[in-house]
Amino acid sequence: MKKSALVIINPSSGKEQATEYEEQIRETLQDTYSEITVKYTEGEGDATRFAKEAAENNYDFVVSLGGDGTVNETVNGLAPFNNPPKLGIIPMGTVNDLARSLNIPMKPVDAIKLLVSGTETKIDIGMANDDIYFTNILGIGSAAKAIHHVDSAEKSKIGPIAYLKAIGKEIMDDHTFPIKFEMEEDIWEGDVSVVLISLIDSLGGIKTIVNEVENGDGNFHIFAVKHLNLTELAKMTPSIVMGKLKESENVQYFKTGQVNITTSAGETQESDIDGEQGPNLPLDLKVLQQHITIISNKS
Ligand SMILES: Nc1ncnc2c1ncn2[C@@H]1O[C@H](COP(=O)(O)OP(=O)(O)OP(=O)(O)O)[C@@H](O)[C@H]1O
Repeated sequence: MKKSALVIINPSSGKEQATEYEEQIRETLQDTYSEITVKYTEGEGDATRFAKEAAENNYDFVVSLGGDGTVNETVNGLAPFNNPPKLGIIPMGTVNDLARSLNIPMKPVDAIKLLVSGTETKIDIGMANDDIYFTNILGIGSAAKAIHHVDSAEKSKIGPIAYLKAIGKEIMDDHTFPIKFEMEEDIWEGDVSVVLISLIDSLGGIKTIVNEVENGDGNFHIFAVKHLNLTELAKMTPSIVMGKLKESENVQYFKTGQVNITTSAGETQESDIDGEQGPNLPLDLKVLQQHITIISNKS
């Protein structure tokens, strides 16, 4: 049967090697896919548009070459469909959390080989307010806001440390805000400093922080950190290093497939979704369980 693949390339993440990778991808895919289309992004929204067109035209496979931003845009094009094309990732960013969580090689040549030799893994997709999709993490609070203001030149230079540096500034001012989580199983309200809602086990390029997350289990893993100051961070560090963040006394942990999140009237809280600015609270979040099939390196 005739199979078709669309390759989305963000040349700004792939640097000047983008055309070289295009050739390698074409060579790798040509035995399996009789029709291969390659499209280069020029700016925001292109990867979403290209992926959506591929889903509408019943493509079998979409490859996303870029950083987490390009992958997120590609997923936003695929996720509204019931049976979207399979997804392949060639990680080119500084963090590449989704690729890391799926053991996809960080070396582009190896990730390209995996496109035809990898395992099909169904991953959960987060849906915010019915029309925004994410694969990695949603953050709420000033520390989360600091993350999306991390300078991209700094990200390329010092990688995940750039994120830690940004959060470091927030530690000086342990600002808390009221929050309410309404879940099917539970309702919780309290004051928090930062909230991290994770779908995967890799955060800012570090895998240990959230090692209880099993992608595909249909759950958000919510870590509500009550205080983010130097003393609490020092106390939490062993739990962070051992991947036991949820056991810290300073953390309220929930596992749920659906949650409505609000703050008090008069409070404005921004969200950060997969490293980009998301909508302000209130947020209505749902997991689309095992909604997208990714070619991974997981057995
Ligand atoms: N041709 C282009 N030139 C410049 N920028 C582009 C181009 N095509 C897409 N973009 C922009 O690139 C961004 C995504 O970049 P990328 O995939 O490297 O994500 P990222 O979040 O910066 O990754 P990471 O944090 O992992 O480095 C989007 O904001 C998109 O608008």
